[in-house]
Amino acid sequence: MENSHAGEKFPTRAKDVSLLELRQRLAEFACARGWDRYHSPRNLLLALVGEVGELSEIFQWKGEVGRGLPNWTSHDKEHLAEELSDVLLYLIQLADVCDLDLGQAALSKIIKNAAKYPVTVPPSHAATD
Ligand SMILES: Nc1ccn([C@H]2C[C@H](O)[C@@H](COP(=O)(O)OP(=O)(O)OP(=O)(O)O)O2)c(=O)n1
Repeated sequence: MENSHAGEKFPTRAKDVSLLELRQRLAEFACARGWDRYHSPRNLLLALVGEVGELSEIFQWKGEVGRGLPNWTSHDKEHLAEELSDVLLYLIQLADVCDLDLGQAALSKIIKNAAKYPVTVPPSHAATD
């Protein structure tokens, strides 16, 4: 089943969305509008930071927010999803124009993080013999 959004066809619920698909769609979007010439690394970084600011505004002055966002309306959650998406989409484009494979880089970083912060057994779980 599909629905229409801004004249385009999107699956109602994608099974999985790859970084590659997002990167390709974003490149097509920018190219079709002649915007790729403005999508320099610096411009995309500034756009990304601007969207992080918009994301921050959602949480501003709210106090601590519980996991799962209890008491948030569906409108609030939809707004949050849009701002998170803007951040992701600019981040993907920034990595693209820097010729970086963001997925591979993130996987490598996770492995590096695990080596830097090894799992330690809490004293209460250690062998007692
Ligand atoms: N040169 C551009 C302009 C926009 N976008 C895309 C990436 C973002 O997902 C979204 C950003 O669009 P807006 O600048 O209109 O920002 P908002 O969607 O946040 O709108 P507003 O600032 O009015 O809340 O569009 C893009 O890729 N390249």
